[in-house]
Amino acid sequence: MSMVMATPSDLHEFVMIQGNGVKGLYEMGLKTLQKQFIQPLEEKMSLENNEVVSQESIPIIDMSNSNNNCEVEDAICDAAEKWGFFQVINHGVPIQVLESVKDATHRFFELPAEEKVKYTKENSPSKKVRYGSSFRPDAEKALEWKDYLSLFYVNEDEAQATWPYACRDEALEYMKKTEALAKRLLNALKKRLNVNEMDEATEALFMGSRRINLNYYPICPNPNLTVGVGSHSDVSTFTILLQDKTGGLYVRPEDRHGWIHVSPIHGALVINIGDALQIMSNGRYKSIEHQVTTNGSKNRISVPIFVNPRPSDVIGPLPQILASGEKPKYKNVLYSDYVKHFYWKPHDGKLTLQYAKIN
Ligand SMILES: O=C(O)CCC(=O)C(=O)O
Ligand SMILES: [Fe+2]
Repeated sequence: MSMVMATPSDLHEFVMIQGNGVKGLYEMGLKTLQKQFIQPLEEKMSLENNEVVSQESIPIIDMSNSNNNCEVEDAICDAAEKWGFFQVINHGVPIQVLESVKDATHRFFELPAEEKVKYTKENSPSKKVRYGSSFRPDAEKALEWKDYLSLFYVNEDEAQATWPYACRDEALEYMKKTEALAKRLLNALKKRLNVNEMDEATEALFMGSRRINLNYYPICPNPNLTVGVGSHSDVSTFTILLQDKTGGLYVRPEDRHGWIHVSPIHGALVINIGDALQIMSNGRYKSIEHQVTTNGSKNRISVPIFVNPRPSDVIGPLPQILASGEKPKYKNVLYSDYVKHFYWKPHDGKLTLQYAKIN
């Protein structure tokens, strides 16, 4: 086997071009990690280096309709301001929908490489459907131990026509059934943005496009040497994330010391603020650094929905906020340029935001 993977280009051929993914490496019975995956000490899990794992937990918000909606909204705003990362329970998305999309994720990644390879950058019938491994394989110092399928949602018909059959209906259903939750979150968050009326144009600016990713993190032979996803903040307005029970997602709110584990809660969804909302809120709500560790004994999946502005939107601090005379901390940027900037470099904490910062 070491013969097969003798050089970086062999590895690239096997993982990316043939579509075996990192999962394919694991299935070959790899006993030690190839050096391409070994993160430099300063990058790799600062968890082990200088920073502690905190015993704290991110807020858990019960969104039951029986609870006072005003209190729920305040709890959402507080969590978004103070933490940027929280979990919601009784959120209205049926558990069956969550279970189905998790099953569908396994089903997709368990397809033979010949099937998955149809969706790589080189082969995919649509730019909006992409199967791959790592994040920026050609630019990273070290590869990430993760396979993904990324689905940009345009409309139902296009999704029906282009998304892989193995997960199409379930991913679409999950996306549809989280829409009301996304609106409810936005309606709560608007309270502290001086946005009184959520008209169609304003709503589209916050959530005019969506992307769903199916993430697969195979068992890793040397989990301490690499990462599933390197530290980054999302470029979304906010992200709705479903994770399985494995664990491994860590977050680091800015004013806190150390990384906090996002403990899996059955039936819960994880919500995190992204860069677009940090920019539009002029820093009131902050996107938060997070990373995913690898696991030596279990596969892990997660299914984030990135709730985004449309690529063609210009985003900047909202006029409603600046009306009070507050100085803008960010420039207006074309959202697609912002996203391009994110993908142009490897994961690097919150550095993408520098692109929009006024110095
Ligand atoms: O797998 C996870 O829990 C998080 C993944 C993530 O951060 C991302 O896809 O942006
Ligand atoms: Fe993320």
